Amino acid sequence: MERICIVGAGSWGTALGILLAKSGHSVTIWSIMNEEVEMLNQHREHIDKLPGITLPDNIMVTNNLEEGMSQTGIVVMAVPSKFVRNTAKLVKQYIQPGQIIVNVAKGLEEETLLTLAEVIEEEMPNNPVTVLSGPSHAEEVAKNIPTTCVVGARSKQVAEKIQDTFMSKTFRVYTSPDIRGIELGGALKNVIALAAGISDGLKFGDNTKAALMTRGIAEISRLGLAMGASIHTFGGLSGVGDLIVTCTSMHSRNRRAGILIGSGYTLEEAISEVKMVVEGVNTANAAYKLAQKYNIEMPIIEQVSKVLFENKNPKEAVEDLMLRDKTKEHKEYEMDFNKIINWEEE
Ligand SMILES: NC(=O)c1ccc[n+]([C@@H]2O[C@H](COP(=O)([O-])OP(=O)(O)OC[C@H]3O[C@@H](n4cnc5c(N)ncnc54)[C@H](O)[C@@H]3O)[C@@H](O)[C@H]2O)c1
Ligand SMILES: O=P(O)(O)OC[C@H](O)CO
Repeated sequence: MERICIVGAGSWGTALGILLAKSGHSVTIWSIMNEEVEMLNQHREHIDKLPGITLPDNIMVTNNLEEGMSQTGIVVMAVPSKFVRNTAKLVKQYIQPGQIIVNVAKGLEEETLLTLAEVIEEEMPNNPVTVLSGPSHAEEVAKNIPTTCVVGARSKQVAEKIQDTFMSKTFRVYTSPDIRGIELGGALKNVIALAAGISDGLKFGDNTKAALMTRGIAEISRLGLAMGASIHTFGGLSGVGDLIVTCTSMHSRNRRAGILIGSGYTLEEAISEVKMVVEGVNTANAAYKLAQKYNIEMPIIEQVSKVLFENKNPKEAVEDLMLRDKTKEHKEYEMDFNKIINWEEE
């Protein structure tokens, strides 16, 4: 059994703490927010974010990071993307050689456009940094609903250690060396989920959502390939798997924010109504900049950015997407299709 420190006591940090404690690991959850620590210790339940789910006895909750991290083998970073660098700077003060870091946040650093594991690696270059991602809403994981994820790591041995630690009869974990692909899929699907929510808010139908999801993963894969990830990762759990759950579930904070925006709320009103982090908002901005940097066409992400930050009418954004220049379905993989029939040779 492992000793594990979870850094961040939001819905995801708390749900993972519950999952790991139920498997018999000894878990400490740390939060920077004193009132959150007090609430968790007093009620043994995250009354705001996971109501009705009791913390097992082998979870300790603290606001003392040094105490929380001492003698642990694994440190799980579960804070929203905008707090990752500063939190990593705090963690760095107490990190010990050999402690494995698992990033479970999904986003990009807006200023640098780095993925979050890259940010953590910059701060703690001497510790193995891994990522755990996939279709996994906290509300379901905390209730032992069967869930699958993938862990990405540079070393197979480290990946397998994290796989063994998290695996349970309700949580199945796969391994992969494609850390960057896993992180890009997990971050960028949140922007597409905002679009899917906006479509639902506009009372469009299943056809529209399927179109956004399919063309969305095409955009994500294009950027991912340009950034050195494997195409296969985007067809996996952290790619299309997470895209499906986030675009279709009422648990999704991104989809819920999108529904509100599509029904006429402002961005600020939508964010404050959802109450938990809506990662797709910051990621939309970063993704749009990455698309420009790598010269990749990402029309859905571009339109979502315009709706969020330039007050563009969502209906107009949809019309602009529908009336883009006509094109082939997989024009970037034309060579593969030429093996079936080469139209140019007709
Ligand atoms: N909730 C999910 O189902 C889920 C699933 C997979 C991944 N994630 C990812 O995990 C990350 C956290 O999501 P969440 O849903 O737990 O968010 P949340 O909004 O529920 O929690 C935010 C938590 O961050 C901590 N925090 C707040 N301010 C802080 C600060 N200044 N510095 C450090 N920590 C601070 C607090 O513990 C707070 O409860 C996000 O990147 C999200 O995309 C969430
Ligand atoms: O609730 P969301 O939209 O932040 O998504 C949470 C997770 O990423 C789902 O896997």
